[in-house]
Amino acid sequence: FTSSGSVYSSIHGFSQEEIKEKLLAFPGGSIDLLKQDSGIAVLTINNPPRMNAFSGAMMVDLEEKVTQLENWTDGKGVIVQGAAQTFCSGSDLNAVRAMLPLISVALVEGNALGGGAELTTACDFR
Ligand SMILES: C[C@@H](C(=O)O)C(=O)SCCNC(=O)CCNC(=O)[C@H](O)C(C)(C)COP(=O)(O)OP(=O)(O)OC[C@H]1O[C@@H](n2cnc3c(N)ncnc32)[C@H](O)[C@@H]1OP(=O)(O)O
Repeated sequence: FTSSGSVYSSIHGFSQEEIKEKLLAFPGGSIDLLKQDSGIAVLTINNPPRMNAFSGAMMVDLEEKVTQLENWTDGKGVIVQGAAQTFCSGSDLNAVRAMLPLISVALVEGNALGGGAELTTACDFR
């Protein structure tokens, strides 16, 4: 997190705006947010032609929708779902191939629990 509270850090010296610009070079799909009167929101990962893979534009969209949810004072909960009977196939592999500065491998010996498990999933290979 940066001092402004953004999820975008200045990775590789890029500013938040530069990272957004790079992500927006990979369009397609959307993240749809429906805030219901009940206080329950529904967030839909919507990119059926690619099995709801996350394009760069969808990552930017997700950050905006999460900010909206954080500021929703009447909100109680959020359901995350995928459109068209599939949940999500991860990052759009076309964008991953184009943006990856290097390949990361989690060499997991012994336990990888909680945040440790999440760290392994943040790597390209385990
Ligand atoms: C962040 C990073 C990480 O690992 O940490 C990631 O998330 S890397 C991404 C990790 N995700 C993956 O490796 C999933 C790769 N996809 C698959 O294994 C498969 O597509 C399934 C999701 C199991 C669905 O198989 P199924 O035979 O039902 O359909 P299909 O393979 O014909 O897929 C339908 C269309 O969606 C596209 N498609 C599916 N997953 C995609 C993805 N992640 N990125 C870009 N396009 C994708 C296919 O290329 C195909 O496009 P066309 O119709 O044009 O041929």
